[in-house]
Amino acid sequence: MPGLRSSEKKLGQLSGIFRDAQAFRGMDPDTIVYRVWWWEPVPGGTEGGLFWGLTEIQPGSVGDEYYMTHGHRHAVLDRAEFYGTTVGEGMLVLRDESGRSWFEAMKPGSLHYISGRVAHRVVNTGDVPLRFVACWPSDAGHDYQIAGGKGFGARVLRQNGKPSFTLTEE
Ligand SMILES: O=P(O)(O)OC[C@H]1O[C@](O)(CO)[C@@H](O)[C@@H]1O
Ligand SMILES: [Fe+2]
Repeated sequence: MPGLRSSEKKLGQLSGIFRDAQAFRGMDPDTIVYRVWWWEPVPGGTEGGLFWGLTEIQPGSVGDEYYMTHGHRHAVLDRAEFYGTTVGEGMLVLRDESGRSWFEAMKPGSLHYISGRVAHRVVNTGDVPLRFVACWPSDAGHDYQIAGGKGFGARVLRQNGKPSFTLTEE
């Protein structure tokens, strides 16, 4: 089908987003953390179109921090997005422009509306691959500055064997 795409994100491409740099250095940079399959039925940047995709995040952690997506907000700031979880357990970590950070629990059947201007990242807190579908405007684009720069102001860490959403000073 024209416009079908896929990509895989390996640990080596996620340097700087996990807090435990020492644990990160001890891991194989070729380890796949997540894959995305998506359809661009119209060219990127087209106003009024939609993209549709499936993301699968592997279970795992760097030190005590669960595997997660890089995270972004949209380059065209007011563009929103839907997520829907199909398999697994996780947390959708969100951060608005005022610096407020919060999360929504992801589990099979959970639906999530991400408003424009809100940065978003998904964390797999379970023992199996976390899968979710996403639908976003074809002109939204990606701005990765938030994760590489100031961060999300929050981290999801394993504490006493359970996921804990922890606000940080980042
Ligand atoms: O772009 P990132 O932060 O690696 O996250 C990937 C996610 O972003 C999207 O491309 C759109 O939000 C999803 O398809 C995918 O789940
Ligand atoms: Fe997005």
